[in-house]
Amino acid sequence: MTSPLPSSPAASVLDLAPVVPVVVLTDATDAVPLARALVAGGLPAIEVTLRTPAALDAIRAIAGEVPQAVVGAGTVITPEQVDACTAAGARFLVSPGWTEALLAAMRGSGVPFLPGVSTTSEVVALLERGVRELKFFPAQAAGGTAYLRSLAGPLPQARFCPTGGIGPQTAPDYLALPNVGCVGGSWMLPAEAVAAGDWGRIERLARAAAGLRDAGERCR
Ligand SMILES: O=C(O)C(=O)C[C@H](O)[C@H](O)COP(=O)(O)O
Repeated sequence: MTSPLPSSPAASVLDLAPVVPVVVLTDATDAVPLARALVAGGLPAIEVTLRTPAALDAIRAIAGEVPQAVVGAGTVITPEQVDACTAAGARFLVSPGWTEALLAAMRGSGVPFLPGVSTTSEVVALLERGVRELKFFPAQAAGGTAYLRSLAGPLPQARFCPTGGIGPQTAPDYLALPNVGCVGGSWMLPAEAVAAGDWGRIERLARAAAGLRDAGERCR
């Protein structure tokens, strides 16, 4: 299949793909077949979270063996992790939060990044620092689509990747918002399917998720 993604570094994480799967892997040998299933289903931008010791090996494997994927790192919470992720081949970086030190390291990485925010003041603080593209986390718990819609009035220059508690029923509502570029989520990666190596099921769930942008556009 052909990938809609640019081969050069993307300027923005938000424009890579409408839905970004958030992956937690305990066994790095699952990374390549999992990534191939996501790509085949139409979800080529893949966020591998640093929640497990297998994460860096998983990023390295996907970067080396699945050229149609754009692999990034999630749960990046220290400056040291930034270097480790880009050395492993991560092409974007995502954090559930931010600090000044983390922001400086992400800026210096040379790859697009999304610091995480959940309040209006954090959005203002990051705009003040020249960062307009943000993860909104935990999206459902922090106010969901109503919160993001409210931010679009006073702060239209901020754009978001909401993540956390989003599923196939709610993703189209987020994607229909003017300040949402993409959504993140793990709903297309049920833990039991990963454990069983049921890549066919994951590909089917990915294909359904990849079609949700159109559902969002119909709601606009
Ligand atoms: O690991 C991180 O860096 C996070 O910020 C958390 C994840 O983005 C969410 O846990 C994914 O959301 P779910 O779709 O609810 O599983």
